[in-house]
Amino acid sequence: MTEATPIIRSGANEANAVTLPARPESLRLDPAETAVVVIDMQNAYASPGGYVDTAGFDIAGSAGTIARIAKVLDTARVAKMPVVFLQNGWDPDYVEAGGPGSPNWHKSNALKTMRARPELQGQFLARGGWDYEIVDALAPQSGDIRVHKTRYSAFFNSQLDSILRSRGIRNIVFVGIATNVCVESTLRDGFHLEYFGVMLEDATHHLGPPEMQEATVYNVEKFFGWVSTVGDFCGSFGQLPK
Ligand SMILES: NC(=O)N/C=C\C(=O)O
Repeated sequence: MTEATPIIRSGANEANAVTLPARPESLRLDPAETAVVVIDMQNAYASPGGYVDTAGFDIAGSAGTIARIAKVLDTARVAKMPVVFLQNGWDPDYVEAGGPGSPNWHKSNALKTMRARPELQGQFLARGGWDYEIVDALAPQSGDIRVHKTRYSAFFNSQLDSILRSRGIRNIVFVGIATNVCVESTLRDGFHLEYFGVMLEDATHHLGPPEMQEATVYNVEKFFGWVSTVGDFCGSFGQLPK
């Protein structure tokens, strides 16, 4: 006899909750307490000619990721769940990026690539530029929320926590790029802030070798949250009365 998958309840209002199949346990989630957080779906991370493509990372999978995120957002908007877009970057003078006294100055591959190739200076992740903008296929719609961030974790030095708390959000569904950098950093910080984090594994894309995607999926499933899929998210939340 197989055991039924346990279900985790995040304190949901049972009258409105839906069951989202997830690993290691399914979740009962109230859509009124659940937001979709879209991490950094900017030209920098998902478009040919953007920062990560120019810096030599493989972005071949990003087109599929964009298409699957679009499905998630369609479902979320119909279910009246907040959709929050994060945008990573800095002011055009890169003051917010930090100077040599900041580890970010030394580790950011955008800053390193621009220092190595001065003809690219000013091109990557600067607010107001093409690289910083959300990809056209996922353009935010009226009612969506945009949040700026300057470091990998979307909770660090940003408005994200207060935006979510003020709306009564307890659960965050994560999609975006990169699985192993900004998605994982944000989901981990969310865990420490008492948010239930669910990563839709096929609506995220990693930077680096394929093992990086597997490593984050393992970390999330084992330590920090839950892992689900676009099909299961759309199947569960798509069945709500319109
Ligand atoms: N959005 C991200 O995961 N970013 C990763 C690296 C970077 O911004 O340099």
